[in-house]
Amino acid sequence: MGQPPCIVIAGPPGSGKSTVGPLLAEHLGVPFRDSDDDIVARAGRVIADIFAEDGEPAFRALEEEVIAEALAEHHGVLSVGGGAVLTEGTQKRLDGHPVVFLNVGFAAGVHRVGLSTARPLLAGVNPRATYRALLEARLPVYRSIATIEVTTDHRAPAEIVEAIARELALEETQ
Ligand SMILES: Nc1ncnc2c1ncn2[C@@H]1O[C@H](COP(=O)(O)OP(=O)(O)O)[C@@H](O)[C@H]1O
Ligand SMILES: O=C(O)C1=C[C@@H](OP(=O)(O)O)[C@@H](O)[C@H](O)C1
Ligand SMILES: [Mg+2]
Repeated sequence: MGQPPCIVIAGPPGSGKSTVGPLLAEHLGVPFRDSDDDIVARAGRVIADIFAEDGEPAFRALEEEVIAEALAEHHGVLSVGGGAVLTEGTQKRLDGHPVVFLNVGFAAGVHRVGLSTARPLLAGVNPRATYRALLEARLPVYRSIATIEVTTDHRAPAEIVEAIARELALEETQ
């Protein structure tokens, strides 16, 4: 039997991908990776600097590259950045992988992303309006690539892990 496919965690900023991903990996006893960490390690710069110095298209190209590599060689849980699943190349590569969409509503999401400048897309003049537009525009994309959708509002990370593990087990029996 071959190695199990990498389990991908997708969803908007603030949905908890980088928080829930490592906990899910621990629960399943498999390794964890985060595409944003891989990008930072490869570029030797934080994400805000890559956006500011090279622009978003360069960031997206690097993102697609590190995700392609992870999907090919990583047999565990992979959390990806919120915008990672927007490119056609990554969407195609996700085929055959369990993809978990962590959903979050506007109020909880805005609260979680806070006023941090670590997410350059939300560092503009009206981050709340930008966040609302981002949720609306991306919702159909997340739904189209996901095999599992889990609501995260009013749920602690440990409960979300339980919910994902249950859905993954169900998926395996289908
Ligand atoms: N289920 C949750 N309930 C409350 N706060 C959460 C939850 N999941 C994540 N957080 C918090 O929200 C913030 C963003 O989480 P993070 O994992 O970085 O999200 P993402 O990687 O999806 O952008 C962090 O401060 C994290 O501690
Ligand atoms: O939504 C996006 O386009 C982005 C989300 C961020 O990751 P998180 O979703 O983990 O915050 C990070 O990849 C970058 O700032 C761009
Ligand atoms: Mg993250």
